[in-house]
Amino acid sequence: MYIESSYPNAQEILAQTLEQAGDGVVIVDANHCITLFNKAAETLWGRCRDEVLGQHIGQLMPFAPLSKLIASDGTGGSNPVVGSSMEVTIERRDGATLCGALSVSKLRVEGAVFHAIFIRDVTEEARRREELRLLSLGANETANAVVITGADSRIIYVNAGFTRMLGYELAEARGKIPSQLLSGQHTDPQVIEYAKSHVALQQDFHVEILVYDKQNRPLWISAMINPVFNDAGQLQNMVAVYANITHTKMHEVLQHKVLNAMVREAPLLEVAELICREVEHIAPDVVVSILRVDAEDRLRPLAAPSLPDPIAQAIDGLAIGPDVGACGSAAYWGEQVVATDITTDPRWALHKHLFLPLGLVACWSNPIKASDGRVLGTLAFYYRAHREPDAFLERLSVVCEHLCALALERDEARVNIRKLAFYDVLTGLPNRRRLYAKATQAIEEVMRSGAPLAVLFVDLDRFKQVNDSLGHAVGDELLCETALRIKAQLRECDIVGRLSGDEFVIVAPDCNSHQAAEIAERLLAGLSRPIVIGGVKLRSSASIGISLYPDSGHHIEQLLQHADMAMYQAKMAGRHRCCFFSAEMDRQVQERQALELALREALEQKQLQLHYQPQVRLGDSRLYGVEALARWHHPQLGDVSPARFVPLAEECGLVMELGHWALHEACRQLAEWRRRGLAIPAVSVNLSPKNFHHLGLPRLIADILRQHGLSPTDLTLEMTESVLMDGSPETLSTISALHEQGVRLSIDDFGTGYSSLGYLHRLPVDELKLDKRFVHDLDNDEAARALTHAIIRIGESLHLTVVAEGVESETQRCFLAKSGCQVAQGYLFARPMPVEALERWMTTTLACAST
Ligand SMILES: Nc1nc2c(ncn2[C@@H]2O[C@H](COP(=O)(O)O[C@H]3[C@@H](O)[C@H](n4cnc5c(=O)[nH]c(N)nc54)O[C@@H]3COP(=O)(O)O)[C@@H](O)[C@H]2O)c(=O)[nH]1
Repeated sequence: MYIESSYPNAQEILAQTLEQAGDGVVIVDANHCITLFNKAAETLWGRCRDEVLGQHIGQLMPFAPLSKLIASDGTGGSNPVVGSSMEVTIERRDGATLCGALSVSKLRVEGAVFHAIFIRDVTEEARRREELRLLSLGANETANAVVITGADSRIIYVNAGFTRMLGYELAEARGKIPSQLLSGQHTDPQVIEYAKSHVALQQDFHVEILVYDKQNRPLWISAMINPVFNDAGQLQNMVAVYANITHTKMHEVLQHKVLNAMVREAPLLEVAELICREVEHIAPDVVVSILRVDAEDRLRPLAAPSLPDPIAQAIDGLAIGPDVGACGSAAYWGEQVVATDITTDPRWALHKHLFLPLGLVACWSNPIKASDGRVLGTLAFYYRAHREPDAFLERLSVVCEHLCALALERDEARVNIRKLAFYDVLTGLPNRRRLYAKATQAIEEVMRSGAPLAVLFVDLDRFKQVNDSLGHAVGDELLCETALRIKAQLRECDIVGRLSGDEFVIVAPDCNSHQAAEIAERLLAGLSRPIVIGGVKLRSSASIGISLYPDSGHHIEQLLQHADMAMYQAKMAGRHRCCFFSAEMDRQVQERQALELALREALEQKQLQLHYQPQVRLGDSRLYGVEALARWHHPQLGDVSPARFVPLAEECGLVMELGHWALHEACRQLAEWRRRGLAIPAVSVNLSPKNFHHLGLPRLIADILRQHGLSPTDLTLEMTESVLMDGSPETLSTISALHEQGVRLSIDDFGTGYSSLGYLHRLPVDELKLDKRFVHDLDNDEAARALTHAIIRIGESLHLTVVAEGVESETQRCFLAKSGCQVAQGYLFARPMPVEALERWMTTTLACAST
């Protein structure tokens, strides 16, 4: 601006001009003190000029580097602009801040230097600029792709996210239609059609679609498309935001679907097929197969929904190996195997003919590994192009491998749990639960068809002895071998299971009594063949009980119970045989059960009694002792013979109680007689073999004798030969302890059992009881006489007292006496009697005999 200096009001014109200027003007002197502060400056800072004139400029703009700017300029000519426009923050008096665009000019007036500061309020402009910057950040720095198309659907803008996601720069994309630019081989045309229809309707919409980037790599995007209309309501633009959901698809969708299937207990094959189908959906150029590696390292197809069945059939059972296709090799090496061209790959020599006709030319297979590193199977991707795995498919494969591993391990665990729940761990045979289920099914089938069915209950003979004497490991091996031998004799349709211990059950459908007997014969023969275990040759045998559907029962519980009864019968009949269930057997069992109950009550309620039978010295007719014999009179059943209830007590576990009761009662009675002056030298008590297994027996007897003030020699324990023969360490130790205590031991029924003379020599026996059958036959059987004679001689030589049982006649008594037998008992002298009768006998008969 130029003002004629001669013009008288030039100063005034200048001052008013500055005062009315739209921008703030502040002039500072050489000391940077404010000398002019125009109206606009007052408005800008919210301060009046009186406040600021003469003040240092720094007070107005504490944050602006203004002083430096002014000071740095020492040279400028007339009115040079020393600071180009810069933006500064203006702090208003009321605390608000504004943004000002500032420029500084240097002035020289009459030799003095001034600076004029021009400042304009650009707050709104700065705000808009910042908004734009942030908008641009939002558009370009997001991972999402933003595409804006015009009303003609052609791209007019793409953000940097689009370039990053899909590879195309704005220049490349501009003018193109997005669906054309991004579609590829497996883009779903239906989704494109759906999108187009919405564009035509000018509606917003959302799609998930497989597209291809500039490198032709597939990726899944989720596209949200919104129309933008102008003020006249006409479509101006479509704004689309694409999110890359490839990984979400893989991780969330795939995992979600597969895990969901597992949660609802879908079978393994279903889960495997789901994985294949989902992968083929996510990556449509891939054909997927999943194989499992079985316990014998053989490939077993699980799923390959896009491959024809003959391929699965050809692969099924192939042993894994270093050159067995991609899968066999991947399973063998435990590593990824890539075959980019199966035509030439040597590993494919034997199998390429299956794949090439389908256009599948490349394959890569990855091992599916368990958490402990075992190879459980393989996951193979097949392609129609010679290609290597890319990052996308690598990632997809990893996700699937984990899912497959989870499914396979889960299935493995399920199989194991099932095995534990339904199979016997030792033999691998179905357990009771499984056997019942399968048998019930089989019975239902024969019920429909009207066919017969047999249930065979197999129990090994003397298995306990094997276990006790040779140890449980040998026992276990015997059971496993038994299971194998039983299976070897059966048909495919027969069901065999192990109930417990040495009990096996066979359910044979369509099997009549004749066929069942044949099976039993084969089993008896098979199971009696010697077995060598740990160098020891074992001879085992079994007893078999058979029940038949429908005659012996209509459901498995009943059939089993009856087969069990028949088996028991087979045992009773001498073992190593089979026995059919019969109604009579059932009756006996019912009766036996009732008797067992009654015996328990009798023992509890002290309903048993002891009768005593005298034993007489043949030399001088003096009393040698009395034998205590149990008697049971039941209110309803009447007298029950010990020959019946003693074995029953043995079978049902009451024999300990019976033995202890007899010992207590006999000793109590002997003590009582002694107190009353009846000279009874000793009492004999019968004990069962099981009583001698009890290591506490010597202690118990010592206590009883002490309790009644008796000495050990007052008591004789009668045992059968089987006690001595069982050879168990417990029995031998009990017998030795009793002998050391001084209790006398007698062998009952001598001559009828094993009659091994060896044990007589070794064991501390005091007495032999010549069995009454020999005595009975003395009158008319030379052999009986000879044997009796021999037994008496054995007794003599070993210094054992021989007591002849069952002496009923004078002839027998004479023969025995002449033969040197010391003691006799039998009806000739007296029957077993209740206490009072014995006492009478003592005072009458015995007294007569001694006189
Ligand atoms: N473990 C236990 N076993 C016992 C007990 N009480 C008895 N028994 C055993 O039961 C079997 C049968 O006994 P029982 O019916 O009492 O028969 C005995 C005698 O009555 C009978 N006997 C005696 N003299 C004669 C005779 O001259 N002729 C003849 N026909 N029978 C006679 O013999 C049986 C005695 O046998 P034994 O014991 O072998 O000496 C029997 O095996 C008893 O042992 C008990 O408490 N516990």
